Amino acid sequence: MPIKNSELILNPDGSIYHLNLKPEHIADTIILVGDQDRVALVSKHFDKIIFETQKREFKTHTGTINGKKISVISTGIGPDNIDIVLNELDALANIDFETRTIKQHLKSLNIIRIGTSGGLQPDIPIDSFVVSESGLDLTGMLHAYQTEPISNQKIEKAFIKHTNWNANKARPIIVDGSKTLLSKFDSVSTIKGLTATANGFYGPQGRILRLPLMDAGLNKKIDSFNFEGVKVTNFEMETSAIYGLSKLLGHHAMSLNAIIANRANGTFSNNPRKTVENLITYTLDRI
Ligand SMILES: O=P(O)(O)O[C@H]1O[C@H](CO)[C@@H](O)[C@H]1O
Ligand SMILES: O=c1cc[nH]c(=O)[nH]1
Repeated sequence: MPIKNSELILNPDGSIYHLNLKPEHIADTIILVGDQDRVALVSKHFDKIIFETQKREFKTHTGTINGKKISVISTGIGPDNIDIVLNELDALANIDFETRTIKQHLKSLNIIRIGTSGGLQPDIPIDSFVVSESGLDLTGMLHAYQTEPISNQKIEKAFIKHTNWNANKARPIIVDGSKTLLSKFDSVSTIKGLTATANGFYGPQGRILRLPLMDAGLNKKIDSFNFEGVKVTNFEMETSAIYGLSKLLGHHAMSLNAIIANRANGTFSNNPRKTVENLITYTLDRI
């Protein structure tokens, strides 16, 4: 049965609804960045750019690096955007747009996030790089899908108990990144971690400007969680959503995060752009 026009939405030129891309416009290796201005910071290292487009916050440059085809796409902020980007990337790879049917031979993309993040533990220095072994989803977005096979129930239960997780909030889910990509990007220059993904920057990450928090002690409980040596290293807004949808759709994903804030020490990077540029170089050297 063909997928209906209201579900698989194509623009008049045949490109997919939000990303504005046709299947031939993407590489099998895709770098995701949050900020649309970061796309050019990545693609300036390409040998050449062969395709570029933008719709809303979703900007794409596809080119080659040392002869290998590569795409960089901005996702904007948050798990709701990741739902759009991952579903549309998978459609570009695995759905035939002519017949509107799922292809017989499915492709696995390599999806690598280069993001910014706040460190949670005092010993995660500003301007360091965290490579996310797993993502701790606090956003609820993944609950729209059948997540049981990809979650890690034992550690999730321990986290819920340790933090006395409020029943009005979405149940946390822990999803692993790709082990193959982890071995490529983890090194003596990085810190391996469990990355918490929040559905907001302020209250959902325990920040107070004017509004009091529902649970002012939550960040301390997250910081002190320790499951057989596994601690929550950092907070950002996309990793677990990328890991969850990639696992469900059969893609390989890894998230690398430039630590620009340290929440335990209350400090912020003097030059976040430089740290992000360093992480881009680090990542591209290993692709
Ligand atoms: O710098 P990016 O990749 O956008 O990542 C982080 O920065 C944004 C918040 O400032 C969120 O998207 C968070 O995940
Ligand atoms: O603290 C931080 C820093 C960057 N991005 C986040 O989501 N949180």
